Amino acid sequence: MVSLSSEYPQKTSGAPAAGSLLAVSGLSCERDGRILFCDLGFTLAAGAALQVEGANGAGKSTLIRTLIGSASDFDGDIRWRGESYPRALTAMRASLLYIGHNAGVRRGLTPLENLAWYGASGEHAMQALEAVGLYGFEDVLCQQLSAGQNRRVALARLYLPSSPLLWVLDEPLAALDVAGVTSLEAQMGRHLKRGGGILLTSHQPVNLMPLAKVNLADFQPDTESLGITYAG
Ligand SMILES: Nc1ncnc2c1ncn2[C@@H]1O[C@H](COP(=O)(O)OP(=O)(O)OP(=O)(O)O)[C@@H](O)[C@H]1O
Repeated sequence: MVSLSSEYPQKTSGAPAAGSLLAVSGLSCERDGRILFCDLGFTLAAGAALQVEGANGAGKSTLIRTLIGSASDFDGDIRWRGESYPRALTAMRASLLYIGHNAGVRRGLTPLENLAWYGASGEHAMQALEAVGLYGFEDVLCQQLSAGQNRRVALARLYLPSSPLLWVLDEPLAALDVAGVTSLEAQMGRHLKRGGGILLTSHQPVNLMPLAKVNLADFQPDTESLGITYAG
Protein backbone atom coordinates (compact mmCIF):
# COMPACT_ATOMS: atom_id res chain seq x y z
CA MET A 1 0.00 0.00 0.00
CA VAL A 2 1.38 3.39 -0.98
CA SER A 3 0.17 6.54 0.78
CA LEU A 4 0.42 9.68 -1.28
CA SER A 5 0.07 12.44 1.22
CA SER A 6 1.23 12.76 4.79
CA GLU A 7 -1.80 15.00 5.36
CA TYR A 8 -4.16 12.22 4.42
CA PRO A 9 -3.34 8.86 6.02
CA GLN A 10 -3.89 5.74 3.91
CA LYS A 11 -6.89 3.50 4.24
CA THR A 12 -7.32 0.05 2.82
CA SER A 13 -11.04 -0.39 3.24
CA GLY A 14 -14.18 1.33 4.41
CA ALA A 15 -14.52 5.11 4.30
CA PRO A 16 -11.45 6.83 2.87
CA ALA A 17 -9.26 9.35 4.64
CA ALA A 18 -10.38 12.97 4.50
CA GLY A 19 -9.55 14.43 1.09
CA SER A 20 -9.04 11.02 -0.53
CA LEU A 21 -10.04 10.94 -4.19
CA LEU A 22 -9.07 7.46 -5.34
CA ALA A 23 -8.50 4.57 -2.94
CA VAL A 24 -7.31 1.27 -4.36
CA SER A 25 -6.77 -1.92 -2.38
CA GLY A 26 -6.05 -5.53 -3.27
CA LEU A 27 -6.20 -4.73 -6.98
CA SER A 28 -5.12 -7.46 -9.39
CA CYS A 29 -5.28 -7.56 -13.19
CA GLU A 30 -4.58 -10.40 -15.57
CA ARG A 31 -4.36 -10.20 -19.36
CA ASP A 32 -3.86 -13.12 -21.74
CA GLY A 33 -3.17 -15.47 -18.80
CA ARG A 34 -0.46 -13.20 -17.36
CA ILE A 35 -0.89 -11.48 -14.01
CA LEU A 36 0.22 -7.88 -14.66
CA PHE A 37 0.05 -6.85 -10.99
CA CYS A 38 -1.56 -8.17 -7.84
CA ASP A 39 -2.58 -6.85 -4.45
CA LEU A 40 -1.89 -3.28 -5.58
CA GLY A 41 -2.93 -0.59 -3.12
CA PHE A 42 -2.66 3.18 -2.90
CA THR A 43 -4.64 6.26 -2.09
CA LEU A 44 -4.58 9.46 -4.11
CA ALA A 45 -5.47 12.48 -2.01
CA ALA A 46 -6.67 15.88 -3.15
CA GLY A 47 -3.60 18.01 -3.86
CA ALA A 48 -1.40 14.97 -4.49
CA ALA A 49 0.11 13.34 -7.57
CA LEU A 50 1.01 9.72 -8.26
CA GLN A 51 3.31 8.44 -10.98
CA VAL A 52 2.71 4.82 -11.99
CA GLU A 53 6.01 3.27 -13.00
CA GLY A 54 6.84 0.07 -14.85
CA ALA A 55 8.59 -1.28 -17.92
CA ASN A 56 6.97 -1.43 -21.35
CA GLY A 57 4.10 -3.90 -21.12
CA ALA A 58 4.06 -3.86 -17.29
CA GLY A 59 0.40 -2.88 -17.19
CA LYS A 60 0.40 0.89 -16.57
CA SER A 61 -2.17 1.68 -19.25
CA THR A 62 -4.22 -1.32 -18.17
CA LEU A 63 -4.25 0.06 -14.63
CA ILE A 64 -5.29 3.47 -15.90
CA ARG A 65 -8.07 2.02 -18.06
CA THR A 66 -9.28 0.11 -15.01
CA LEU A 67 -9.26 3.21 -12.82
CA ILE A 68 -11.24 5.28 -15.33
CA GLY A 69 -13.77 2.50 -15.75
CA SER A 70 -12.83 1.46 -19.30
CA ALA A 71 -11.90 -2.05 -18.16
CA SER A 72 -14.02 -3.97 -15.66
CA ASP A 73 -12.10 -7.27 -15.49
CA PHE A 74 -10.18 -6.85 -12.24
CA ASP A 75 -10.15 -8.19 -8.69
CA GLY A 76 -10.01 -5.86 -5.74
CA ASP A 77 -11.56 -2.65 -4.52
CA ILE A 78 -11.50 0.78 -6.18
CA ARG A 79 -13.22 3.71 -4.53
CA TRP A 80 -13.92 7.22 -5.71
CA ARG A 81 -14.35 9.53 -2.71
CA GLY A 82 -15.30 6.57 -0.56
CA GLU A 83 -17.81 4.95 -2.91
CA SER A 84 -16.94 1.64 -4.57
CA TYR A 85 -16.83 0.92 -8.28
CA PRO A 86 -18.90 0.36 -10.33
CA ARG A 87 -21.43 2.48 -8.42
CA ALA A 88 -19.00 5.40 -8.19
CA LEU A 89 -18.11 5.46 -11.89
CA THR A 90 -20.64 8.11 -12.90
CA ALA A 91 -19.47 10.48 -10.17
CA MET A 92 -15.80 9.77 -10.92
CA ARG A 93 -16.25 10.41 -14.66
CA ALA A 94 -17.96 13.73 -13.92
CA SER A 95 -14.74 14.81 -12.19
CA LEU A 96 -12.29 13.24 -14.66
CA LEU A 97 -10.04 14.68 -17.31
CA TYR A 98 -8.35 11.75 -19.06
CA ILE A 99 -5.69 12.11 -21.72
CA GLY A 100 -4.57 8.75 -23.04
CA HIS A 101 -1.94 7.53 -25.48
CA ASN A 102 -4.09 8.57 -28.43
CA ALA A 103 -4.70 11.93 -26.76
CA GLY A 104 -8.28 12.32 -28.02
CA VAL A 105 -7.32 14.71 -30.82
CA ARG A 106 -9.49 14.60 -33.92
CA ARG A 107 -7.09 14.96 -36.81
CA GLY A 108 -9.75 16.21 -39.22
CA LEU A 109 -10.48 19.20 -36.98
CA THR A 110 -8.42 22.28 -36.11
CA PRO A 111 -7.07 22.85 -32.56
CA LEU A 112 -9.83 25.41 -31.99
CA GLU A 113 -12.50 22.96 -33.18
CA ASN A 114 -11.03 20.20 -31.01
CA LEU A 115 -11.36 22.33 -27.88
CA ALA A 116 -14.85 23.44 -28.91
CA TRP A 117 -15.74 19.74 -29.17
CA TYR A 118 -14.82 19.48 -25.49
CA GLY A 119 -17.14 22.39 -24.73
CA ALA A 120 -14.67 25.28 -24.58
CA SER A 121 -15.75 28.76 -25.62
CA GLY A 122 -13.75 30.44 -28.39
CA GLU A 123 -12.12 32.81 -25.91
CA HIS A 124 -11.10 30.08 -23.47
CA ALA A 125 -9.89 27.84 -26.27
CA MET A 126 -7.68 30.60 -27.66
CA GLN A 127 -6.23 31.29 -24.20
CA ALA A 128 -5.48 27.59 -23.71
CA LEU A 129 -3.89 27.25 -27.15
CA GLU A 130 -1.76 30.29 -26.47
CA ALA A 131 -0.68 28.74 -23.16
CA VAL A 132 0.57 25.63 -24.95
CA GLY A 133 2.37 27.64 -27.62
CA LEU A 134 -0.09 27.05 -30.45
CA TYR A 135 -1.06 30.66 -31.11
CA GLY A 136 -1.15 31.02 -34.89
CA PHE A 137 -1.92 27.32 -35.39
CA GLU A 138 -5.49 27.45 -34.09
CA ASP A 139 -7.08 27.10 -37.54
CA VAL A 140 -4.67 24.54 -39.01
CA LEU A 141 -5.99 21.00 -39.40
CA CYS A 142 -4.42 18.78 -36.74
CA GLN A 143 -3.43 16.26 -39.40
CA GLN A 144 -1.02 18.92 -40.66
CA LEU A 145 0.55 19.48 -37.24
CA SER A 146 3.59 17.67 -35.82
CA ALA A 147 3.39 14.94 -33.17
CA GLY A 148 4.47 17.38 -30.46
CA GLN A 149 1.97 20.01 -31.62
CA ASN A 150 -0.82 17.42 -31.56
CA ARG A 151 0.21 16.46 -28.04
CA ARG A 152 -0.04 20.17 -27.16
CA VAL A 153 -3.57 20.31 -28.60
CA ALA A 154 -4.52 17.46 -26.27
CA LEU A 155 -2.83 19.08 -23.29
CA ALA A 156 -4.53 22.42 -23.95
CA ARG A 157 -7.56 20.90 -22.19
CA LEU A 158 -5.56 21.16 -18.96
CA TYR A 159 -5.48 24.94 -19.39
CA LEU A 160 -9.24 25.45 -19.72
CA PRO A 161 -11.10 27.02 -16.79
CA SER A 162 -13.28 24.82 -14.59
CA SER A 163 -10.83 22.00 -15.00
CA PRO A 164 -12.06 18.69 -13.54
CA LEU A 165 -10.72 17.59 -10.17
CA LEU A 166 -8.97 14.39 -11.26
CA TRP A 167 -6.40 14.37 -14.06
CA VAL A 168 -5.40 10.96 -15.40
CA LEU A 169 -2.60 11.36 -17.92
CA ASP A 170 -1.01 8.47 -19.80
CA GLU A 171 2.47 9.53 -20.94
CA PRO A 172 1.65 13.27 -21.06
CA LEU A 173 5.29 14.26 -21.63
CA ALA A 174 5.69 12.07 -24.73
CA ALA A 175 6.74 14.07 -27.83
CA LEU A 176 7.05 17.35 -25.90
CA ASP A 177 10.16 19.51 -26.20
CA VAL A 178 12.00 20.79 -23.11
CA ALA A 179 9.95 24.01 -22.89
CA GLY A 180 6.74 22.03 -23.31
CA VAL A 181 7.69 19.68 -20.47
CA THR A 182 8.53 22.61 -18.16
CA SER A 183 5.25 24.35 -18.97
CA LEU A 184 3.23 21.20 -18.37
CA GLU A 185 4.97 20.52 -15.07
CA ALA A 186 4.12 24.07 -13.96
CA GLN A 187 0.48 23.61 -14.95
CA MET A 188 0.29 20.31 -13.07
CA GLY A 189 1.78 22.06 -10.04
CA ARG A 190 -0.96 24.72 -10.22
CA HIS A 191 -3.59 21.98 -10.36
CA LEU A 192 -2.20 20.39 -7.19
CA LYS A 193 -2.17 23.76 -5.42
CA ARG A 194 -5.86 24.16 -6.31
CA GLY A 195 -6.53 20.84 -4.58
CA GLY A 196 -6.74 18.66 -7.69
CA GLY A 197 -5.32 15.16 -7.96
CA ILE A 198 -3.11 13.77 -10.72
CA LEU A 199 -2.38 10.18 -11.67
CA LEU A 200 0.09 9.81 -14.51
CA THR A 201 2.50 7.51 -16.26
CA SER A 202 5.80 8.65 -17.67
CA HIS A 203 8.97 6.98 -18.84
CA GLN A 204 10.68 10.35 -18.34
CA PRO A 205 11.41 11.98 -14.96
CA VAL A 206 8.64 14.33 -13.86
CA ASN A 207 9.51 17.45 -11.89
CA LEU A 208 6.43 17.80 -9.71
CA MET A 209 6.02 18.24 -5.96
CA PRO A 210 4.58 16.40 -4.18
CA LEU A 211 4.91 13.31 -6.37
CA ALA A 212 4.52 9.80 -5.01
CA LYS A 213 5.41 6.76 -7.08
CA VAL A 214 4.10 3.26 -7.36
CA ASN A 215 6.07 0.70 -9.35
CA LEU A 216 4.10 -2.22 -10.73
CA ALA A 217 7.21 -4.41 -10.39
CA ASP A 218 6.60 -4.26 -6.62
CA PHE A 219 3.18 -5.87 -7.02
CA GLN A 220 3.99 -9.17 -8.65
CA PRO A 221 2.66 -12.59 -7.63
CA ASP A 222 4.71 -14.46 -5.07
CA THR A 223 5.81 -17.28 -7.38
CA GLU A 224 7.78 -19.06 -4.62
CA SER A 225 4.74 -19.46 -2.42
CA LEU A 226 2.78 -20.67 -5.43
CA GLY A 227 5.44 -23.32 -6.03
CA ILE A 228 6.16 -21.93 -9.51
CA THR A 229 9.70 -22.16 -10.85
CA TYR A 230 11.07 -20.91 -14.11
CA ALA A 231 13.61 -22.70 -16.23
CA GLY A 232 16.81 -20.98 -17.32
N1 LIG B 1 -7.32 -6.11 -23.88
C1 LIG B 1 -6.19 -6.81 -23.80
N2 LIG B 1 -6.16 -8.10 -24.18
C2 LIG B 1 -5.03 -8.83 -24.10
N3 LIG B 1 -3.88 -8.34 -23.64
C3 LIG B 1 -3.86 -7.07 -23.25
C4 LIG B 1 -5.00 -6.24 -23.30
N4 LIG B 1 -4.66 -5.02 -22.83
C5 LIG B 1 -3.36 -5.08 -22.51
N5 LIG B 1 -2.88 -6.31 -22.75
C6 LIG B 1 -1.51 -6.75 -22.51
O1 LIG B 1 -1.19 -6.39 -21.19
C7 LIG B 1 0.16 -5.99 -21.12
C8 LIG B 1 0.24 -4.61 -20.49
O2 LIG B 1 -0.16 -3.61 -21.44
P1 LIG B 1 -0.18 -2.08 -21.06
O3 LIG B 1 -0.56 -1.34 -22.29
O4 LIG B 1 -1.01 -1.90 -19.87
O5 LIG B 1 1.36 -1.83 -20.68
P2 LIG B 1 2.12 -0.47 -20.33
O6 LIG B 1 2.78 -0.69 -19.01
O7 LIG B 1 1.19 0.68 -20.42
O8 LIG B 1 3.20 -0.44 -21.48
P3 LIG B 1 3.98 0.77 -22.24
O9 LIG B 1 4.93 1.36 -21.25
O10 LIG B 1 4.66 0.04 -23.34
O11 LIG B 1 2.92 1.73 -22.73
C9 LIG B 1 0.73 -6.06 -22.54
O12 LIG B 1 1.47 -7.26 -22.65
C10 LIG B 1 -0.51 -6.08 -23.40
O13 LIG B 1 -0.29 -6.82 -24.57
